[in-house]
Amino acid sequence: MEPGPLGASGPAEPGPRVRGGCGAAPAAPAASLAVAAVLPAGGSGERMGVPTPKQFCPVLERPLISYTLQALERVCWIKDIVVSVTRENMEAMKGIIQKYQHKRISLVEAGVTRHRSIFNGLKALAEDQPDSKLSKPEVVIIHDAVRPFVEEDILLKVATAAKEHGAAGAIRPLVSTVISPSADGCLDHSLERARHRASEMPQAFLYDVIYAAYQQCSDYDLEFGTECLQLALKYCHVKAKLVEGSPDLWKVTYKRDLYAAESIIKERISQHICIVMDTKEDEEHVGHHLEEMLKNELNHVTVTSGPLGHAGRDLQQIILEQCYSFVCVNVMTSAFEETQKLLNMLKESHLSVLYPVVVISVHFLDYKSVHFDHKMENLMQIRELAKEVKERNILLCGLLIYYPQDEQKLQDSLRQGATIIATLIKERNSAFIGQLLVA
Ligand SMILES: Nc1ccn([C@@H]2O[C@H](COP(=O)(O)OP(=O)(O)OP(=O)(O)O)[C@@H](O)[C@H]2O)c(=O)n1
Ligand SMILES: O=C(CO)[C@H](O)[C@H](O)COP(=O)(O)O
Repeated sequence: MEPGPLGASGPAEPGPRVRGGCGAAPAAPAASLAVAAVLPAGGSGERMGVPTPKQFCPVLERPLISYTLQALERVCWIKDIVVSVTRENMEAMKGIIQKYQHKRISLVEAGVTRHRSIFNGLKALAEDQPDSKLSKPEVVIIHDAVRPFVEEDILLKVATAAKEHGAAGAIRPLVSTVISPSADGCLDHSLERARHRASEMPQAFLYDVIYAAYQQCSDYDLEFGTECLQLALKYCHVKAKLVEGSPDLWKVTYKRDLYAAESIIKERISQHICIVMDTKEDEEHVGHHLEEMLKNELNHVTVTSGPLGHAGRDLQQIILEQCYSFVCVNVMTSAFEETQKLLNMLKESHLSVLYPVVVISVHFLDYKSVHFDHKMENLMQIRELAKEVKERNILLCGLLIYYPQDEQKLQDSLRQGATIIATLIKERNSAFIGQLLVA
């Protein structure tokens, strides 16, 4: 069967990004260079050992492939992204594109091997495709759907090198030495590790080079080959330029890789915290003491603070800059007015479409002025509030900090509170949704 593009494409409105917008970091290649990408996503993920193909496995409740698409679509000079998906997963893939608002995506049917899936993607970009909205690119980037952390700078490096050399690919130093066993299971010889490299993705090619290579290659290549750069060398005599890649380019293969991917994402989205206070800036404000302690807990984390509406910089701006962690410090009021206002703004912003947003509503318990039972009665509303916003991927939990008159005891409570806040932000554990923790 000649697979054609099946024509799914995301809505125009872009979702939030972890870093930068389209083309925010490195300069785009010459405007005249037409670049497209092909993502093979038709594997079954046998080595992962779970029934769901790994590209559809959830990471922070979002399928892994959505992170890879996000990484590619934020690069505005990549005009089209063709994804090869098996027929049985086609509807699921369309659902992912719709739900996470991915753009510039076309779907083609995958083949039974990775090389065949890539070839199907390349065919969809060929000149002679009837009714196709795709056009033949000068350079095509090939990237595995299960390598979610590809950055714009490496995409730019391989695309630029492909334009000059015909082919280019990312490499990494070998972690282990490669050895060759003999038929009897003994060591035949070992390779000198320093002279070899691991071939990773992304790779890029002049479209005409890689398409010609796939057209000429043998069934054996299509069945057992694992290296596109090798096809370009063998069939088109093009020697690929090798480009040093980052450690995060590794391919999600085993179950533990999903945990590693989740940790990396959690770390990235916890780098900026916004503290919203319910009073104007005041050095003696208990919220500021809490902020100082939080900064001690979370090294290298940017903390922005201020009252809602004019939080030093406008909260809308902080949301636009993709801050996914909010601490709402309520000193003046005993209930959730301020937290509710913040939640409303977050709901309107659609910030939580791609990543879970953590909101910690902080309250203080001063036995002298408020009765414990009364305070608790008010605060138990958090359960209902949390339930409502959970549907929007906002993880709300509460923290009640004991506010004694004794200065030393107050410092201890604040320190404990800061530790709890830091843990909730770093872990993003949904078990704490709607819980009221006490420091
Ligand atoms: N017939 C296939 C086989 C693989 N792939 C894709 O090629 C990429 C890299 O392949 P690999 O890690 O080997 O994926 P799987 O084949 O799914 O994994 P396994 O070998 O463990 O079964 C993945 O995005 C995978 O979905 C594909 O598009 N079509
Ligand atoms: O790294 C790569 C290219 O060099 C490929 O991702 C890798 O070769 C895919 O192979 P497999 O499907 O056997 O895991």
